[in-house]
Amino acid sequence: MERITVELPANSYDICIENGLFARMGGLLRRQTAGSKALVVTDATVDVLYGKTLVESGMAAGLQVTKIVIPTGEASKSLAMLGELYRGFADAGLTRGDLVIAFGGGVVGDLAGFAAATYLRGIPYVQIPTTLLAQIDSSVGGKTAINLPQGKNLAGAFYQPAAVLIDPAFLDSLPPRVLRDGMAEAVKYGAIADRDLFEQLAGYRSREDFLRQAERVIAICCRIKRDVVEEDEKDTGRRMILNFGHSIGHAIEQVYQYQTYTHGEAVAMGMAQITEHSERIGLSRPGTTARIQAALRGLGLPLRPAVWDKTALLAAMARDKKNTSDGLQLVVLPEIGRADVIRVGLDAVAAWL
Ligand SMILES: NC(=O)c1ccc[n+]([C@@H]2O[C@H](COP(=O)([O-])OP(=O)(O)OC[C@H]3O[C@@H](n4cnc5c(N)ncnc54)[C@H](O)[C@@H]3O)[C@@H](O)[C@H]2O)c1
Ligand SMILES: O=C(O)C(=O)C[C@@H](O)[C@H](O)[C@H](O)COP(=O)(O)O
Ligand SMILES: [Zn+2]
Repeated sequence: MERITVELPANSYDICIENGLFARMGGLLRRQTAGSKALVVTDATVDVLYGKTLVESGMAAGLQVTKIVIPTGEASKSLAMLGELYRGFADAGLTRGDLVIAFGGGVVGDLAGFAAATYLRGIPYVQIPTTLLAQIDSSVGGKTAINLPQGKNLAGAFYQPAAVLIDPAFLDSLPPRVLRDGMAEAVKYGAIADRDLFEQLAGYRSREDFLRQAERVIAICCRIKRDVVEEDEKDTGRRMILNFGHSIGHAIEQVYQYQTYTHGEAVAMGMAQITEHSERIGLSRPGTTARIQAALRGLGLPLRPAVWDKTALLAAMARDKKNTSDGLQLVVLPEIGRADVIRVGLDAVAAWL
């Protein structure tokens, strides 16, 4: 088993990565809590595939396990669904000594993590991520959130999990589009911090090609994220590089009402568009855009939304969490493998868009 420790002032935790880990999940969970109860939050799709096995495994390890199943999809990252979780936590009689288990993709992780952060002012939770995106990104680092009608991830908390338990074998059942979403965030890691990883990802041409290497790629990405989060847990500086492609990406998701494009697709378009702009104004080495766009295209990811609604995109970007009173902060690549954060006034962004 690969064990990557995230060391933070208030609480440190392990990311455990191993093919086949799911088979002994109950025992691993039992070690995470001195309490008697564990409540699994999952979505309808993951529940059908793996829900029963997880509950039985937890029970066999001596935990009293209950489960809340939320509808599949981004719409579940809502205030209404958060309320449903609070109700379920109360009905289950959870105490601060018990355990919440976020079992699914980034939607489940962000929502269940935020509920765990706030119910009783904080219950320990474990992430068992089942999508590539969740295994390399959303389960690590403690960003939890729901969307508001006004924008993406606008209500949330920094709340670190007690552990992240990753079985790459979950990826075998992922639909191609969901696997591609994870590839977009993997390309992000390569683009901001690891040129070799970027080139390796750009070279994958088949699903099998990638899945054979998945365990290693997941570990590389988790180590990059660990290093960044240890340096800047609360996103006041260096951590913003993990937002490469997200200022525009989140705006695209919102403008299309989370229906047309997934998070991974929107981030891919965000990376493609910001790099085109930064190269044009001399902030990225010539050829960076061509390289980024070729890699994304090769993986089947989009480069630009069908309709570029400048006014709506600008309004959404104006609510980005990285903004200050001076304007927006955007992440750009001086070259592939390195990222900088630049400050840009709203007028300049309007002119660019
Ligand atoms: N907190 C963070 O740091 C962070 C980082 C990146 C993304 N995010 C958030 O994550 C969300 C996107 O996550 P996602 O891409 O995992 O989407 P998702 O959670 O919606 O999962 C995508 C789809 O895959 C299905 N699924 C999950 N595991 C499966 C499996 N093993 N086999 C078959 N199907 C499976 C789900 O049911 C769903 O239909 C967005 O809301 C995004 O904002 C958060
Ligand atoms: O962990 C981070 O920091 C990230 O920015 C990772 C992103 O991939 C992720 O989508 C995150 O949820 C975006 O955060 P936000 O602060 O822009 O909502
Ligand atoms: Zn993201």
